[in-house]
Amino acid sequence: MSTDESIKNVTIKLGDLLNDTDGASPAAKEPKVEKAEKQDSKEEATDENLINSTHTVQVKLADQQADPNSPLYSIKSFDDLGLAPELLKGIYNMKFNKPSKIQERALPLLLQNPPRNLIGQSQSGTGKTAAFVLTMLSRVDKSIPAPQALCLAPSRELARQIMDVVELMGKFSDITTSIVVKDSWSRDRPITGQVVVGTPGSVFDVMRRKLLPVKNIKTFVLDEADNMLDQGGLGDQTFRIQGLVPKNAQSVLFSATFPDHVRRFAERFARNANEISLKREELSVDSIKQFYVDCDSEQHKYEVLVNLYDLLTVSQSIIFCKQRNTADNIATRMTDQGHSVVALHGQMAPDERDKVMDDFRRGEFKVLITTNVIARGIDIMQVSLVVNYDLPLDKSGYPDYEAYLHRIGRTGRFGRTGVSINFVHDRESWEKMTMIEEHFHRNIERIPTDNWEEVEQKLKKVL
Ligand SMILES: Nc1ncnc2c1ncn2[C@@H]1O[C@H](COP(=O)(O)OP(=O)(O)OP(=O)(O)O)[C@@H](O)[C@H]1O
Repeated sequence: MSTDESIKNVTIKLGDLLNDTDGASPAAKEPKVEKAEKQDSKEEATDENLINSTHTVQVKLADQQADPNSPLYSIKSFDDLGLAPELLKGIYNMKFNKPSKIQERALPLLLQNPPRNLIGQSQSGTGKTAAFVLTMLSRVDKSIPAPQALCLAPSRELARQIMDVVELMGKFSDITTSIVVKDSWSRDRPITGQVVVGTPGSVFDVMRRKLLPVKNIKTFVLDEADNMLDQGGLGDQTFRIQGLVPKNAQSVLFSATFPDHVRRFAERFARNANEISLKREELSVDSIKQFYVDCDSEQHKYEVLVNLYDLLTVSQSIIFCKQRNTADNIATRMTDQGHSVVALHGQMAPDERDKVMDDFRRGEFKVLITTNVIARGIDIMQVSLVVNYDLPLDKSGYPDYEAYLHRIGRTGRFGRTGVSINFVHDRESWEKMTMIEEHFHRNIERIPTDNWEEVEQKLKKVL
């Protein structure tokens, strides 16, 4: 038998994942909010708003998890997925009631014995993390006090976030963990955690120095796998790490995107893998409403941005720029104008990055201005708006479709509604945006810059 024949043992096309939002207009929920606004006491109104909106989110989520067309749909419960009781306790403690489609489909494939590799794809914010974290935790032999599961992620922010999920889900499992990112380890201290999460550069470094014993590693996960296998630097390091991990370790690759040229690497990396894949037109999440604003010039973009923020009362938002100094620049100007913003990019010191991220997660700032460094994986439920101040482009100047999808995917997570706004300012940027529209078969609706009342109405309706 040729190896090609055996490659795709199980290929599940999630062909029915398109999320139909037509029937569930968020505007239908508006009267509840209006009622709350009429309360005499502002404090009471805020409380009621909060209760209403939490309730609305729960009802909406339950509806979506019962809708076969939603990526969050599942017929099973977590109890049916063969997980250990202490992991179920961890899951329910996190208030997860039902698995999403990717969790329901991937977990049985991931937990089968003998273990098989998996390449898993599902839209942003649909719960891929829990699928691979539960796999890592399930496969740890507690009697061996050494690394047994290794997960790599492209940024320190994402590695830290995954570690938080490992710790929450493993809360009742008595499993040890180690994070391996820049400045988190020292030359005289071996890495002993049974589950290790890190970034490729640091993990390769500790392996090279023989600080991370590899012989017991049996689960090897790449989150944002297409990114980890594609980018020159990350790709090289990831392949080198694979060369040091035992050959029979189970390779698990997850991402919302697997462009064709990377899928080939993925299939080489995870041989004979089960595959769960999506078609291109299924990739974008319909609960993220996509808009664009037509600006007159690069300078005008800043004015429009400030107008937008003067007008909008969104819970939290992320602004993506192409360059670090644009991010810093906008952050300084907006701060001077009284907005609650903070910048984050790769030129900052590791502890500074951690602080910014932690502060933003706690809600101490409303706006995070950043570059592609945190375009992927970052999960903050309160983020309801993403602004592409500069459209994401690849090295040749073409739209970076994957980066676009990951960026807008920082909102609209797990059934929430979100808005993305793209800034275009000349013919070229307009053409690139049109290419993005065509690529994903999704309409990006124009919002005017000369009628802010109309903008307010439009956005209010969605948010
Ligand atoms: N079964 C579930 N029930 C309720 N909430 C869930 C469930 N699974 C995951 N979540 C929540 O959904 C959010 C999104 O999950 P996660 O970050 O794993 O998405 P993702 O698919 O990895 O997205 P991305 O492609 O952007 O990395 C998280 O806040 C997570 O806690």
